[in-house]
Amino acid sequence: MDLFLDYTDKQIIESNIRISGSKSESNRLLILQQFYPNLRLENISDSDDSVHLTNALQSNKKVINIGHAGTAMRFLTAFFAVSKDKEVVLTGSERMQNRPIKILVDALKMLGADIQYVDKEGYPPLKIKGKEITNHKVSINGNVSSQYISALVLIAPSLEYGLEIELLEKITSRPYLEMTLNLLNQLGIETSWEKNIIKIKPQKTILDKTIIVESDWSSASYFYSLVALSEIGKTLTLSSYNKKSLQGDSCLAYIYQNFGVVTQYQENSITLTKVNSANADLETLNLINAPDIAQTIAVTCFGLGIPCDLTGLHTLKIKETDRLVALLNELEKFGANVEISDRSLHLKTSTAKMNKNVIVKTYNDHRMAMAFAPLALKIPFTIENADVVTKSYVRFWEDLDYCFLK
Ligand SMILES: O=C(O)C1=C[C@@H](OP(=O)(O)O)[C@@H](O)[C@H](O)C1
Ligand SMILES: C=C(OP(=O)(O)O)C(=O)O
Repeated sequence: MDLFLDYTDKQIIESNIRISGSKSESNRLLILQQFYPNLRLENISDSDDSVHLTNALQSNKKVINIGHAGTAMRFLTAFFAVSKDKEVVLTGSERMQNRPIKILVDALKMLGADIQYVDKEGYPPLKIKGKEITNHKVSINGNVSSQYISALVLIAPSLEYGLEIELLEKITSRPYLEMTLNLLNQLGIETSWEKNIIKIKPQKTILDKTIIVESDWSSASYFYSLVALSEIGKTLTLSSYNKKSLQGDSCLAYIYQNFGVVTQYQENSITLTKVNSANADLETLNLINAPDIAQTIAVTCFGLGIPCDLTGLHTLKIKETDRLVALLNELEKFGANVEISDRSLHLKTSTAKMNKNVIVKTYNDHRMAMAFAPLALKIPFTIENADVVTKSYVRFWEDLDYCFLK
């Protein structure tokens, strides 16, 4: 479905948007629930990725396809490796078959797991024969994807002797790893992280526990952008969010102050208000801890006509698409002046008018569609394959429309 967007003669009205639960928290908790069935979950994500994971966990099929869902691929690789008497081929979309997984597979093999590559060495599909794992020490490179480490952490308390993980290199996307450890702690599982060593104690059962998943902060980013591109005084409320979040992308509240947006925290919601114009002298933003909001920020800056220098982006090349190249291609269509390296994006100010009749390609990447959408406040354009958004945010287009409804 291609979608023509034009909000140039519209204004956002004060509305309250309820966003579904965090995809990252949900996918961790769904795995943990397999080990601890008395864990109850509320506000779980209804994203395609979480549905893929739920279906995979309930499946008796020999071949399990998790589509584009990166965390599902990584977490299930570890989960099936310790699922005794189970043998599966775990695969995904064509893109997933080109997203590297060797670092995780090597670590699991170091622990004694039985995993083979079906086609290309280092990439899904994987043939996994579940078995009991008793080794309890492993080292892993942390600078390619934190998801590999989270995958090990999630199975760790189910292992007889727990797990000691030595982290090599600089950790990328660190808040996601902290989130994983924090969720274990909420279940009463003991963990420690000192210098480059993570330790997780074994634990067979937990006390009855209900966790209410906070709504997804990466999804909130598109509304931050919408408010940033609106007139002063415009406001939107999003729920359910907390000031103390497990999600690293909650740094949006801080970052978007640069774009004139202030965040007020209520008990269960946040209100975003455009209070002043953007800071045109934005310093370099290092997004190594929050890679998923890079696209949103780049498009916001372009819409505001301010330059930006985004760094710490080396993981963007192995996400749903090469997001750096995708951003360059699509921003340039509007007339932006963009430079990328393999880890950064530099947007130069352009006072030139934005080009009309652009068709934004989405490259099977939900965040390309959602990051560009708020730009329709400035210029009409078309988004190709707009339904890609369901990977993380099923109701995105309805919720966006709702912001303009009278
Ligand atoms: O653990 C998680 O839930 C995630 C970790 C991040 O990936 P990397 O660690 O690969 O950067 C992030 O980009 C992804 O959307 C979700
Ligand atoms: C990178 C993402 O997801 P994943 O790696 O889980 O596919 C994302 O949602 O932006």
